[in-house]
Amino acid sequence: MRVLASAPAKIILFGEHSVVYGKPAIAAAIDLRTYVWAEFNDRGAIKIEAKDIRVPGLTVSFSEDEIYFESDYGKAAEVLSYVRQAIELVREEADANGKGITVSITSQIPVGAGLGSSAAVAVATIGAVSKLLGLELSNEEIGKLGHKVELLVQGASSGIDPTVSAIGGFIHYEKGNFEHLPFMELPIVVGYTGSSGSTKELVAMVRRTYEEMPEVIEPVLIAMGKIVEKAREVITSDLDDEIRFAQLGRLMNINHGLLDAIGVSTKKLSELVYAARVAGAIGAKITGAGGGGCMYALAPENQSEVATAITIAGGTPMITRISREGLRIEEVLS
Ligand SMILES: Nc1ncnc2c1ncn2[C@@H]1O[C@H](COP(=O)(O)OP(=O)(O)OP(=O)(O)O)[C@@H](O)[C@H]1O
Ligand SMILES: C[C@@](O)(CCO)CC(=O)[O-]
Ligand SMILES: [Mg+2]
Repeated sequence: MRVLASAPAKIILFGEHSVVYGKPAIAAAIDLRTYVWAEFNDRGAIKIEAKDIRVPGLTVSFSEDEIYFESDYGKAAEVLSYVRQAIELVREEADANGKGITVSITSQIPVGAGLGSSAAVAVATIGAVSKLLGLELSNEEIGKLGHKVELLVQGASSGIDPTVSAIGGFIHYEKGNFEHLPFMELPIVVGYTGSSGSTKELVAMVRRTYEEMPEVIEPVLIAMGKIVEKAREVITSDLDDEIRFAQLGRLMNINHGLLDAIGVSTKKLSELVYAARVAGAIGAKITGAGGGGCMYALAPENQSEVATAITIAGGTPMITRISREGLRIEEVLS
């Protein structure tokens, strides 16, 4: 038996980082996906084929007619830890410890770019392996297991990324609970800096600053939570789109300033944010953990001008759509 599952990327519209401290956040699944095939092997081992992952520490030696590869095994194992933990957790859940499982991954989601590649790979792996082992899990339960995987690998995670990847759509999330917001097409442009940031390291960096000076950082986190509540009010209001977008844009700009204040922006991210605003975006901010990765801009009237401005500033623009669907079982072959 072989099973193919897929799970989407996400953008965080408001509230990254503060959500780790129990404040609310708003996120949406987007139409880039990670695909995972799962099947049994008879070696009793976990085998992972990750075709899109570059392993650090690879040495290649060329001699007369041979090529030798050496890799840093520690780092390779670490890079694949989301997938490994996902498989181990499902095997445990199904009482199938020691069962040989091979997974093969292909992904459309840039890695370490703030678009939830870690959550998508964990959720798609849990989806495929649980189906293979005959476990009946709802997408919501799979999102919760995805949260466990992120906690095990990162040490800290709010759970918003695996939740939105598993259930899809547009959500408001707070302390493990989510609520779907009314579906709306968002006229946004995502701008990718081309560099990556590690969520585990960025979350740990914010934690260190918080512990050093809680009296300074706590009010910033509270303000981020207030931005989310205001944004939810605006999104669910019956105001005209023009007024709604103008208010959301202002809230995005404030949220970006606060993310910069806690140290998760980079020169390049802020350059893309300002380039988008100068080109007419009504709001622009980092999305995801930062430290590289992506920003997004709200541009109801001029998406293509904003995309061009992001390119000129050295970024890669992506025009994405919200994905209503989260985790999907694509194929089951007997
Ligand atoms: N296609 C993939 N195959 C295997 N592992 C992957 C894949 N995509 C992502 N990962 C794992 O996820 C890690 C990146 O996760 P990280 O949380 O740091 O960034 P992100 O999820 O892309 O962004 P964010 O968490 O800010 O949304 C990679 O180092 C790797 O361990
Ligand atoms: C930085 C963070 O808030 C979002 C990463 O997409 C981490 C988390 O919520 O687990
Ligand atoms: Mg992640």
